Amino acid sequence: MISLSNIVVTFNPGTALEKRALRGVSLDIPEGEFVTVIGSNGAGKSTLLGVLAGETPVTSGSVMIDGRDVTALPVQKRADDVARVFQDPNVGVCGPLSIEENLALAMMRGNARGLSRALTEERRQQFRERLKVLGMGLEDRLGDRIGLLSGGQRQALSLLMATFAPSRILLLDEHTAALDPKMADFVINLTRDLIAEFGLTAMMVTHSMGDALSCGTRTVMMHGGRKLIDIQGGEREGMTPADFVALFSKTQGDDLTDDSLLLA
Ligand SMILES: Nc1ncnc2c1ncn2[C@@H]1O[C@H](COP(=O)(O)OP(=O)(O)OP(=O)(O)O)[C@@H](O)[C@H]1O
Repeated sequence: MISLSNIVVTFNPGTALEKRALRGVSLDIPEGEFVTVIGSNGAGKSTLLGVLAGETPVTSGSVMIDGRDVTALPVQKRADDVARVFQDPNVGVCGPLSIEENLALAMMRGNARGLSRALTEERRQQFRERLKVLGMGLEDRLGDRIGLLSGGQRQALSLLMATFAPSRILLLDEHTAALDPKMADFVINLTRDLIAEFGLTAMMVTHSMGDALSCGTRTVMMHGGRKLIDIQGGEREGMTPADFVALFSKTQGDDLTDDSLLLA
């Protein structure tokens, strides 16, 4: 269970650049829940993920994971709890290394010492089996440098690597935004499959209202640093983007004018 209590994040406090990115956000996410997060530019979505990952320090409030207070734990110390996939396909993988070296590194939780020894034939066979699931032919390219792969292949690999980590929480920050529509669909489906297969607790930020409503078990809408909408179960089932826009207008008393959300 993840519990965010009354999270406030103020960047550059006390300066002319002061920005209150989160204004008291509380959210309880039971184990195995897959939350999609939507909202306009600057709504606080990435900041929320940063707080969960330990990258963004909170100004006030607390973050609990499975009953442990991790509010003060920095990103490296939360790596056992939290895996992340970013928008940029280059961030989750190490470009100069090969596919098998990247996979081994993920298995060794980023500790490169003993990397070559870790690449046993048994391990390679394991990697081939896992890669086969992607249906991209990467199982026959273990020695290829990551630099030779497409953006979609890198994201698929990043997702797979996230499942090697001991973490049970997966954070996805617009991880399909830089991909072409066909590859984005592929990666979204892979995301669904891996989260289900490994029973992960997940939070996925997206600008696609369609993906936000069709993926996962719950949808949260951030607006102006606050959690404006939080729907799940029967209320969410069968909801279309048009229904969601109507819910926004009812809740906010205003029309949704963000084109990027309406068109996605
Ligand atoms: N490190 C930072 N320093 C100062 N301001 C920041 C910082 N990070 C984010 N902000 C500001 O905080 C607000 C929330 O940003 P955040 O990135 O969380 O929004 P978002 O909902 O993810 O937006 P987008 O969809 O555009 O990525 C924005 O006004 C942003 O400019």
